[in-house]
Amino acid sequence: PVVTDDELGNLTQFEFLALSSSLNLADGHARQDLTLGQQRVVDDLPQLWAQAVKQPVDEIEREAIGTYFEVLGQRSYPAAEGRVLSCYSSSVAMEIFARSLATVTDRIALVHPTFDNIPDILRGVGLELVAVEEEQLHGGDLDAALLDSVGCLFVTTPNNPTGKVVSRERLARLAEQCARHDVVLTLDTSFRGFDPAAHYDHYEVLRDSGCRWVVIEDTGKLWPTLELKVGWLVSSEHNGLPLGKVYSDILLGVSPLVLLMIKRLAEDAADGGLADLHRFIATNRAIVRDGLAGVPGVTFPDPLSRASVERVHLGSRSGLAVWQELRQHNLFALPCGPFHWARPEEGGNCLRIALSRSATAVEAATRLLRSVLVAP
Ligand SMILES: N=C(N)NC[C@@H](O)CC(=O)C(=O)O
Repeated sequence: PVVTDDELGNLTQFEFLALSSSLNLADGHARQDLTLGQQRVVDDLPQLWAQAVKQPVDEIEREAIGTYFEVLGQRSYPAAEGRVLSCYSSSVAMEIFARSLATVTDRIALVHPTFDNIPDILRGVGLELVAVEEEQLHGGDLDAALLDSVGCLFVTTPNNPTGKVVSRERLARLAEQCARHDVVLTLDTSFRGFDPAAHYDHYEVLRDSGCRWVVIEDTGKLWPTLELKVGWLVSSEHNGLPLGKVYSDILLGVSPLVLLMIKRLAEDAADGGLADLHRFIATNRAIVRDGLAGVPGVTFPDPLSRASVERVHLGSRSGLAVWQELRQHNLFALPCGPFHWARPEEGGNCLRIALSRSATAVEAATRLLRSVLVAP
């Protein structure tokens, strides 16, 4: 799945190209060094393995879910049987959701821009997409005619790549509108861990709204676990979607070892690790912003973002052309065109820089990017 120079690939194909490079600042996966607390979890993997062999998997799953959801403020998550389905990744969870949704509707409203594997997965099951601009989503009530024309409203929050978070009040209002129009409200909360503004109890708001809802949670972006992760597919009761059936078509369950590792990492996060991570990302964001200060035309469109990625607006320069130049130096960022899945040209002058990398990698990448941007 390599992107040839003249063929625009999807974002993940751009990310594939970066996977083995020394300066990979393309994907939003965590690739920084383990902290001391995280290293202790890795050192304990042999014991976790022995525990995973002995302890009943439903117990392990319940404990991992409880610890992870609590540390991110989601106290009212549904603990009843079948309401939280553990998947190999959030994209697997999304595929199960999409296949389920396509059995009951053929149209879905989706936030624009957002990471392009979401529209790609939704189109892949035959759904027609209606773009809801981020400004619209955060601005006020959605148009009743729009909500009457779709079976679902899909929102990424915090959004990727903007970091924009749906507030508690906004979520309550969106959920109320979805309840009134009998539209499923679906949230992709993959970046939730990075932004305390996304730690209010979403499940309490969703439960109290009376709407049908689905949430996709992702442990994969928080900690540098070499792709060992879980995507959780969470849903309201009586949501009318065959999630359990489609889940059983795709998998039986995830590794109890991975669940135990996630539980231990979530405990470390609760014990100061999450605050440390926030400081680490903020430091890397400052390295990028300070390192590019004063470069003509360069701005940062998401001043309030806390996500582990940073969008850089390049003025009149083409993001793809700068991406190509950086690639000559074995540095990989992400061109933002494909995030604008309905109108790619709108993202044509932006690059996205991953921040879940070592500070030295972010410094080196920023220096290189600056030299490319100021070169005559
Ligand atoms: N299934 C896919 N395509 N995974 C890539 C995705 O995790 C990367 C991502 O979300 C980001 O770079 O922001």
